[in-house]
Amino acid sequence: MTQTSPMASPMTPAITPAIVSLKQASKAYQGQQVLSQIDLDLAPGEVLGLFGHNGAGKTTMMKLILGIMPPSQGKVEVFGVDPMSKQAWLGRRNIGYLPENVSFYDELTGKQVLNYFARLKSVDKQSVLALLEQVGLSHAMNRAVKTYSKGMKQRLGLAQAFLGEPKLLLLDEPTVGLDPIATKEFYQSVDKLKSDGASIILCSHVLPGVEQHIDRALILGSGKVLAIGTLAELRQQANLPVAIRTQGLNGSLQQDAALNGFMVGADLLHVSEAQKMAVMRQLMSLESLKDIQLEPADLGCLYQHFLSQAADKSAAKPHSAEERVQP
Ligand SMILES: Nc1ncnc2c1ncn2[C@@H]1O[C@H](COP(=O)(O)OP(=O)(O)OP(=O)(O)O)[C@@H](O)[C@H]1O
Repeated sequence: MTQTSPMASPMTPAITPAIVSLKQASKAYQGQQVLSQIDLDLAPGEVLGLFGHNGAGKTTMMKLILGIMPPSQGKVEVFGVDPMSKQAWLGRRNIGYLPENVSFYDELTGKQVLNYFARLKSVDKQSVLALLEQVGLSHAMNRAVKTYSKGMKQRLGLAQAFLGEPKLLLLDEPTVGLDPIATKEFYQSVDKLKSDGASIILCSHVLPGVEQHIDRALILGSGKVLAIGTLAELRQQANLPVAIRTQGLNGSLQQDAALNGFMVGADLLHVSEAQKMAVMRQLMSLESLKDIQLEPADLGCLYQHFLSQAADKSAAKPHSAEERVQP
């Protein structure tokens, strides 16, 4: 007879506590609201892309999670505790942070800088050399940081954030200054950290290339969550058209009464998700069709959509009495 552990019944799936939890978290600076009622649960091993225009509140959100400052309202928990509490001190070793603008002691060498951070984080010095290798800085590790290029400083910043195999990584504009190869290597490191169980919040203005490395995207606009979800969920919410590119039809699309209403170019159609399959079947029935490519809305299009939707809503709102007064 098989025995079922009382701890792991198949009927009661284990509830994994969130690594980061924000509940109705808001932040104001000198009375000016910059984050409003943010709700977020970040699961272990989850990679969240945090996107928003300049001043949307991304760095502020990271500062709340790091425990640099408290929310004005609402609650923030990291590893189950308030990140500003004494209990959170030890947990900080499990957090890696890459600030938006990295700056180091210029007179120290890259290796000395990392050794210094390794001591602060009580991380074994052995891992310093491996990390320098991982970010491609071994050849320059004995040179003063003041001789490093912008991209090299950014790589050193990443090595610093990766120290001690953190369980939570907050990366603010991690690919700024990186060349295409270093960017690719950076995303490989993200994938590896994720597969080792780390949770990551990755904030970026460079949208192409990010989508295959994130589980969910959070789009912030003027301190508010405009959208959050997997790309599939965001596509469903946005209901943007899917682009279908065809080859070989040589003008026959125009003559097809069922298809020509979807045409936006000679070999290009835009269809809604709901119509996609019917249009595809119709296209496949055309003998001259040589090739077909389906392009769903990418992260850039989704970002634009949610931002302009928010702008339209705000333009449609009646203005307050103060705003209506003409000088
Ligand atoms: N210490 C501060 N005092 C007053 N206002 C601040 C302070 N820090 C940030 N702000 C304001 O809060 C808002 C959000 O800033 P934040 O740095 O979080 O934006 P961001 O989304 O990270 O922007 P960016 O993409 O430009 O880095 C901005 O309007 C900014 O001017």
